[in-house]
Amino acid sequence: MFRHGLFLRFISKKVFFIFISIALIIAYTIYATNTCLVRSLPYILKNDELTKFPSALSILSTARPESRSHNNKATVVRLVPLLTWSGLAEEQRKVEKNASKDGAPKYRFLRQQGLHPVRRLPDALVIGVKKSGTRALLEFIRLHPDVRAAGSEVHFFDRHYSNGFTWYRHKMPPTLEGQITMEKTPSYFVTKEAPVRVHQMNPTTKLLVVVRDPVTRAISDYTQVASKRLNKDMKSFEELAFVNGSQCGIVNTSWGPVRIGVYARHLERWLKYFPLQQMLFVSGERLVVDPAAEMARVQNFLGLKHVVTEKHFYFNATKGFPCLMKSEGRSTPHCLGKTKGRNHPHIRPAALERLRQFYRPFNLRFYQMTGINFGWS
Ligand SMILES: Nc1ncnc2c1ncn2[C@@H]1O[C@H](COP(=O)(O)OS(=O)(=O)O)[C@@H](OP(=O)(O)O)[C@H]1O
Repeated sequence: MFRHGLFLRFISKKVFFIFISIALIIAYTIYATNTCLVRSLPYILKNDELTKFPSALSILSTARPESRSHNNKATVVRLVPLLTWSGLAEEQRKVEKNASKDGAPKYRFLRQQGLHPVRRLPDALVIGVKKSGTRALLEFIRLHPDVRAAGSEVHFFDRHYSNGFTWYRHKMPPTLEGQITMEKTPSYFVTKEAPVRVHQMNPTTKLLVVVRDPVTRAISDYTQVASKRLNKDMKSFEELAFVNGSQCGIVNTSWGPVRIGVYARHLERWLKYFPLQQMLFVSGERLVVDPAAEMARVQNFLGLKHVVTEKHFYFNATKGFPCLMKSEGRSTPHCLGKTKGRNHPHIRPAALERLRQFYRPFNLRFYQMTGINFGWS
């Protein structure tokens, strides 16, 4: 009994020492590996430009730039956790903000790889229709790595045509061979000169047209104008949509928001220059209820792999619209801005019905021309 107890004490002492030794060896190995890894990083990366590239930055120190000098013996190196997606995007934003577009580190990085992004005229245009979901379409398609798009509306074919194609090309983002360059300006669809001008630029340009029930579209258009005139007097929708403001009378076809919705008329002009197969009609309504399905059509049309799928979207109940899990510029879930998805004013049912009546024959004609029934009542 006594001998047995002594034996156990001897064993547990031995086990204790073995345990402590192993722990010390492990601790030292981890310390040595980390120190070696961090010290050697600048040499592994060698190129200073590369160290600015965010993916490489993920394991660099957060020390201030002046203390990051490779030759400085007193280099302060702190181990930081790998950058999260949002951290990466934040770094990318900071780097891009401080660099001119052509000289942005990501392009310099690509050039080092022997790739040369250059600014090209667009291969595909979102030509309209205003207030139908054109921004949503552009934001969704630019999630695709093979698509690069101008962020804001360029208005080349309507307002700035006299500036010439070189000016236009410089408004485009640099792209690599094989990437699609895109731009969206919804007013092109209703600009008389736009079809011939786009054709002159490139007769094979792919054209995307987002369309929405013309009655809702007109109200959305009106809401936008009203929102910009907050404190000023503004006539009611009915007063503007009908001649002399009569609710059940004559529709005011000279009022822009009404005229834009006569899609068949505008389409006729485009069809004089472009075959129907070169145009894709995207349903603004489906873009809201089933964005992934509509984006599948868009990717087919552009000859792209289906990269933008259900997993990129979630429905935001507060916004009442599909929003993005992440995008080109942001890695966190986010929705389109406040100017998209505004509350519409109440319009009297009789006025709505009169407008529907007005649009019905034009809508039918549009369905025939496109071969798609958009289901507007
Ligand atoms: N995902 C998502 N989020 C927010 N809004 C969305 C979305 N998808 C489509 N829409 C609809 O887009 C309408 C604005 O259309 P456009 O982007 O073409 O407007 S604009 O012509 O560029 O001003 C906007 O119109 P309003 O609702 O009248 O504001 C929306 O209904």
